[in-house]
Amino acid sequence: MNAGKLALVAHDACKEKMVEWAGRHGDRLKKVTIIATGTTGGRISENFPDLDVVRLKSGPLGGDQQIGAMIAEGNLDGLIFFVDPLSPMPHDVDVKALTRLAIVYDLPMACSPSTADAVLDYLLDPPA
Ligand SMILES: O=C(CO)COP(=O)(O)O
Repeated sequence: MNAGKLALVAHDACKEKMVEWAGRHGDRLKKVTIIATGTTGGRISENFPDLDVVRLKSGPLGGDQQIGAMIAEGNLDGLIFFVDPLSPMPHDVDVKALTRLAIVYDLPMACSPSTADAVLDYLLDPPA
């Protein structure tokens, strides 16, 4: 059974946290289709070679916007986005646009490991 498409995105300061989070869920992540921005997806693939990861462009090169387009087209089921709140980003507008679209479309979104647990639970066992 495939429980839908889940996007994984992490800023550089948060990539280790994303790898740790994915490592805690291992087999459960095999039940979703993982979509990721370029560098985040690379880190997931190198650490967990048995997970299938669809890698988009890197965030600053349009990856955030690609994920935003998937949301707008109803083509994504959840977003886990570990945002670095302490560093200025050249693509800050893209980050804001992505989180804004997740809110507009009421897409389950998590920005921390504990809420990411909740989003994955929701995808694997949606409420009736
Ligand atoms: O910049 C990002 C999200 O805004 C993430 O992109 P990368 O996964 O390519 O580092």
